[in-house]
Amino acid sequence: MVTAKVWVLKKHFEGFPKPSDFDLKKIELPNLKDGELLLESVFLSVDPYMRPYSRRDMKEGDIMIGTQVARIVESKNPAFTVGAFVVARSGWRTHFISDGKDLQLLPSNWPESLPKSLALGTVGMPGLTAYFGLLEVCKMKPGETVLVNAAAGAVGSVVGQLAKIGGCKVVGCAGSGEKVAYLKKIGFDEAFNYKTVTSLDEALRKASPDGYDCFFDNVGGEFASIAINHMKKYGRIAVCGAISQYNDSVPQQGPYVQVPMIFKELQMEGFIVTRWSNRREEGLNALLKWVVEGKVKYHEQVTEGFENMPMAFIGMLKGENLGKAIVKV
Ligand SMILES: NC(=O)C1=CN([C@@H]2O[C@H](COP(=O)(O)OP(=O)(O)OC[C@H]3O[C@@H](n4cnc5c(N)ncnc54)[C@H](OP(=O)(O)O)[C@@H]3O)[C@@H](O)[C@H]2O)C=CC1
Ligand SMILES: CCCCC/C=C\CC(=O)/C=C/C=C/C=C/[C@@H](O)CCCC(=O)O
Repeated sequence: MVTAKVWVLKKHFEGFPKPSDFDLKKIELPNLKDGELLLESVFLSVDPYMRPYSRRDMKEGDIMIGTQVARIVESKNPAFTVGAFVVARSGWRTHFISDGKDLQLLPSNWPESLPKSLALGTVGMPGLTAYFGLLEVCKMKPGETVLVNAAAGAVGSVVGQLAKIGGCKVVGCAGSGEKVAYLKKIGFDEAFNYKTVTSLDEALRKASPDGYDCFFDNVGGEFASIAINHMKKYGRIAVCGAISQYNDSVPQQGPYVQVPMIFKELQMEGFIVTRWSNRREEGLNALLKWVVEGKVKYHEQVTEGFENMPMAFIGMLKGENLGKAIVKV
């Protein structure tokens, strides 16, 4: 019998999650039945969506939702061999049993030298979010100017680099000097620390006096309300996330955006990356190619130890990560 460790949601979050909202439990796993396989998590992802989704999808006592890169340690399923690596959506667990239907093998051309954890970030769901959000929602064109916030994160850092590959001018913002330096290092044309600028309005104008054709919004809230006034006519806004609101006990009431929407004839579209699940391979192959060619750089914020998952999650929500936040078991 294998003993799995799991993190459960002990108490629904009120404001920022606290370590006391989680409980670490042990589960004895049964022996495998025909067609099943036993897997051990190697890397686990902590993502912003877990905060709002926990309230929507979970009840207290449930195992925290999430994805992992896992290794097959025992198999009674001929489609999966021991030692293979997969991406799974089995939540915050060290070990789990699967019938194989919910597993996605890492691309067969995954280079040995490339960290498999990238399957949770740049060459995974966040990377796909950047890829499809830019191509299908922003519909960026060469020569345009793209704005992205939370730009040093898992999604934002890929947005900026893909926009550069697409021939755009790219402006990004993040919450520390270290992150701003990273943005410039990976090719952003302009980058600023939204926490230290005296005026966000001025910073946006200085970074691109002519305004922005595309705004890839990861943050929402006040930033979005100010940024919308800097959009060019016929600009496009991809509403990817609203992380400035996820931990609010009382929803913010942002100022109205109808006036700039009308006068600038803007398009604003929310999206969830699973919309393009049927094009997942296309996106992953493109992202993997750009990473291997060195055109897309990556950075991972690695927290060691399964017991540190809550702190990694809370740290990411507080902006302590540069690049994709992951936990190495
Ligand atoms: N629509 C979709 O399908 C998907 C949407 N998303 C969304 O994309 C966004 C980024 O996700 P992801 O790249 O995984 O996360 P990141 O790796 O960017 O980590 C979150 C970052 O958000 C920033 N942040 C946190 N709180 C605030 C705040 N109050 N105001 C401004 N910035 C804040 C912090 O960076 P900083 O230093 O810049 O403050 C923090 O590091 C999230 O909103 C997420 O929900 C992600 C995946 C799929
Ligand atoms: C205050 C309300 C916020 C609404 C928007 C919330 C989150 C946006 C976001 O981050 C969406 C992320 C979607 C990620 C999808 C991941 C899938 O690969 C797996 C998700 C978990 C599951 O469905 O099993």
